[in-house]
Amino acid sequence: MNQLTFLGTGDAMGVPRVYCDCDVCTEARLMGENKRKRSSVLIDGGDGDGTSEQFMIDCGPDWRSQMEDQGLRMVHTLLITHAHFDHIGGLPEWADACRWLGVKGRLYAPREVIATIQGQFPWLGRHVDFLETDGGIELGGWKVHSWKVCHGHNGYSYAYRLDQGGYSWAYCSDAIDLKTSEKEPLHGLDMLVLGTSFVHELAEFSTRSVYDMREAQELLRELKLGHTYFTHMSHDVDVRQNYNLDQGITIALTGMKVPLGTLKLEMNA
Ligand SMILES: O=c1ccn([C@@H]2O[C@H](COP(=O)(O)O)[C@@H](O)[C@H]2O)c(=O)[nH]1
Repeated sequence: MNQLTFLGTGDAMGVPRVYCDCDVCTEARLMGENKRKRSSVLIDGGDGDGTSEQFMIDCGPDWRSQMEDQGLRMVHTLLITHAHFDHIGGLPEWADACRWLGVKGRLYAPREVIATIQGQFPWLGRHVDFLETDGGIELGGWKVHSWKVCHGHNGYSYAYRLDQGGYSWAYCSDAIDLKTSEKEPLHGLDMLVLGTSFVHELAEFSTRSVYDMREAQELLRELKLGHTYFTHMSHDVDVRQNYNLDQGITIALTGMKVPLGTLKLEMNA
């Protein structure tokens, strides 16, 4: 069965945040329950035999240490949600790994995200093939659909919905204030990975860019989907706390593995 591994669950700054001595950052430095690298997930067959195509969603500046955390030498295929530093900062190192191995990496993203990445890192094309997701793609047995989502003060990002064998899930790490059409692909999901930077963010709404947990729960009550994992969390979130979240919501932890698919119980004759 396919599985998803959380390689990082932090916001753009990661946790601990530089110079910060709040309780959460201090705990992250001393003990590490709240240590969060920039948000990224790995999807694979879960069988370790490499038979199904492995891919990652996003490649932030922590990519190299995230690979080492997992004991992985290489992942040849990436899906990118948007061209912000916390989601693409690891691309030069990933391309360098492709160079070392003598392979061409495959980077999938919406056309305009590819154009921005190529503008920022013009040398990547020597080691990477850029492949557009706009018309929908097939990856590792998944039917993959990308769509634009509101990222508030920071413009917009893309989310991905993946369908296989009647199981549907989506990755939407950087969104806020989704409009009706942007919510459409989220209906009827079995599982959602959703970014929630704060528990309750007090900053002026027009300056914000990602849901907080309070707003996310309102969204989830409306969507009525299976299970949700919160990711992209800043130092406002303390994983040791009980936030009394609605049933069906889990705060994702680094290294957490989630099965993707429905277990079929074998009936004895
Ligand atoms: O054009 C841009 C705009 C922003 N960034 C960086 O992205 C993150 C955004 O933080 P969120 O919490 O995900 O909203 C921030 O670090 C900006 O510096 C960028 O790289 N490019």
